[in-house]
Amino acid sequence: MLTSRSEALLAQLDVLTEAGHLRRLSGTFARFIGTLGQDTAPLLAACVLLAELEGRGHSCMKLDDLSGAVSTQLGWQPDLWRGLRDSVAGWPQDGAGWRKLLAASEQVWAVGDLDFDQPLVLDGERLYLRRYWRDEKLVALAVRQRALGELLAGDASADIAGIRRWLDLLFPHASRGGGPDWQKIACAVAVRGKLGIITGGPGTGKTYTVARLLALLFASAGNGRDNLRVALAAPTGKAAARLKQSIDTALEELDQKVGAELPLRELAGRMGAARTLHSLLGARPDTRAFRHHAGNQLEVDVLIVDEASMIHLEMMAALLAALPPQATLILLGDKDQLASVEAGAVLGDLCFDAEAGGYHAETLSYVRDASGISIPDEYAGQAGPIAQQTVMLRESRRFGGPIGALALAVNRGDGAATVQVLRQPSDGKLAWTDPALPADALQLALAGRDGAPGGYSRYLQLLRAGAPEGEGAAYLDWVKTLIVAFERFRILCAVRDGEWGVQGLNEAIEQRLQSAGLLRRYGEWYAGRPVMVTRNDYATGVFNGDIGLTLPDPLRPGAMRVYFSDGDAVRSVLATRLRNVETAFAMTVHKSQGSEFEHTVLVLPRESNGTLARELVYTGITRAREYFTLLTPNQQVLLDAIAQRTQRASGLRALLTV
Ligand SMILES: Nc1ncnc2c1ncn2[C@@H]1O[C@H](COP(=O)(O)OP(=O)(O)OP(=O)(O)O)[C@@H](O)[C@H]1O
Repeated sequence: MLTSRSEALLAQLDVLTEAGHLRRLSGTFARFIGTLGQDTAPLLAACVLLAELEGRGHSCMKLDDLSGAVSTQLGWQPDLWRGLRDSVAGWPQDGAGWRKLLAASEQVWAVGDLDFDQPLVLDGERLYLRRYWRDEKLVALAVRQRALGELLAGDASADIAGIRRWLDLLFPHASRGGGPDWQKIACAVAVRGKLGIITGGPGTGKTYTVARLLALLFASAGNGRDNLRVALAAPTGKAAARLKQSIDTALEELDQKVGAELPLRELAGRMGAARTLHSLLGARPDTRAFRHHAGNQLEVDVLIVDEASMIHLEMMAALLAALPPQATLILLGDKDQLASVEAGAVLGDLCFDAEAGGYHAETLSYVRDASGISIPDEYAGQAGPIAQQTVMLRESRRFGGPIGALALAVNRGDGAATVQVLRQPSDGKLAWTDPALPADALQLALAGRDGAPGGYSRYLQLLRAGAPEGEGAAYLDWVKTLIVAFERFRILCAVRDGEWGVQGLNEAIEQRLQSAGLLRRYGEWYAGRPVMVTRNDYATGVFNGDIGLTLPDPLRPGAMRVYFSDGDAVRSVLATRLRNVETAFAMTVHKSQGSEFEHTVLVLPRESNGTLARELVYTGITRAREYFTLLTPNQQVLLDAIAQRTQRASGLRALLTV
């Protein structure tokens, strides 16, 4: 039964929902909790805030944050927060007060008390929705077991000398900068146990390293190498295709060096395609449960997962449960990128000590024996078991120059240095328009800019030139050329709404391209319309984040198909069968993770908000392969974003360090 005070609070939450400050789901959840047992208005307030934070990527809520930090996490103005607080009689003064109140609620399980499967869990100073509490525990336990498991260093029969010989062969040159060769160290560390985490910015050689790690794993498997089952995966189809392509190239090159001793090409040939995590785990329509789980584990000996920063807590828990204990898990990713869209910041939590190292004496001694490298003293320390299996690559091969300098300045949170890099001459690699107008974005879309010409006109001109005669291979080759040309340029937005958001810009770009005669829009599905899938659709085989181009169906005059690149191939779906898509001339930085474009344009909005932070700007910049353009209608928004770090409430880090 809801009390009248609770009813009044729920009515107020409805008003906040209508005004766009809360998701409808958050209020519904609070109402549901209220109907389960005796309720109090503070309990319902805690529930609505917990649910709202979950929607913004937090896996829990710290009770101390209910004194005000939650307001910042939600990006609320102070008066909004005060309004809610003042309307809830009995709002506890501090974290201890909240703990007492929540522990006494029938709907909350205080860990250590009798468990009645209550929907909320109170663990120390954190309040959870039960499934996130369970997932955090599962992830922490699984990665700790893997990191602490049978480590080669403690195994007297381990062939450390063999590892050393192979590592010297695979990494014959000293590192360029004169410091330790972190790539070689990463291989030594990863082969030591059942977990290896390799983090680093773009172009630091994560794929280069993992190709060598694969060779080392094949070599170390001795007679079992022919049966070693290796799987490659990534959170999105695009990232999976990129991983496979980079690994194939790296292995081919390596084969020329070590092929005589190790039939690398043949071994790699058995790896098969890289898959999305959904496909690897066996996602099924209409259920969150996967075909592979603890009771039906994956048949794999080595699993390499790229773009691990995009993996959310629930997915990581599912992956770890489905992975047999004897399999080796290698996670690759950039810890400084945006965390997953869904709740959790798993890679960030796992890599908390990566920068400092924090290596124990045993790790240092093992690395010395296995690789011949003495890790400098400054990286020695007493970090937890995960840190012992984690290596950060620190030198970028591809990402030097002005764009690299810009990414570094942003990552350091140094606003002055960021502005300085943006203002320096850069041979056209970098451009900054401030204050920018929406027309600047439209001009970039139409023709690019000095030093980086093209924009979307490249693929649109190919489109206008028309397809070759026929419907077979020649048509598909033309489609591939178009997709490649389209993928060279992209506009990334920080927000969805308004004239600087995805929706407003997409509409404006379509109009601009049409008035320039580059597009002919007729109805929803016009030739050249780029679309992004916004929901997994098993019936048509397209997944959230897939990007395709709409083009005429060569077999059915008048019909349109959407063509998606699929590794070296293309696949297509009849346009009218696609339900959840949006135009993709402009897309969010979040959705761009795992992709790179020759010329990337990042557009910031006019107003700061709670979600604009350093990681978003860094992720946007690092999507650029050759050219980067920044548009800021208000410079202060850039500086505010750089000064702010995304802090996701999570108990995982604490669980990993004990
Ligand atoms: N030790 C090395 N010696 C020579 N070339 C290297 C070395 N390490 C990396 N490279 C080259 O640098 C480039 C970037 O490496 P790689 O693609 O492996 O980086 P990455 O960290 O996986 O990048 P991304 O984050 O974009 O996926 C590649 O061309 C690679 O061949």
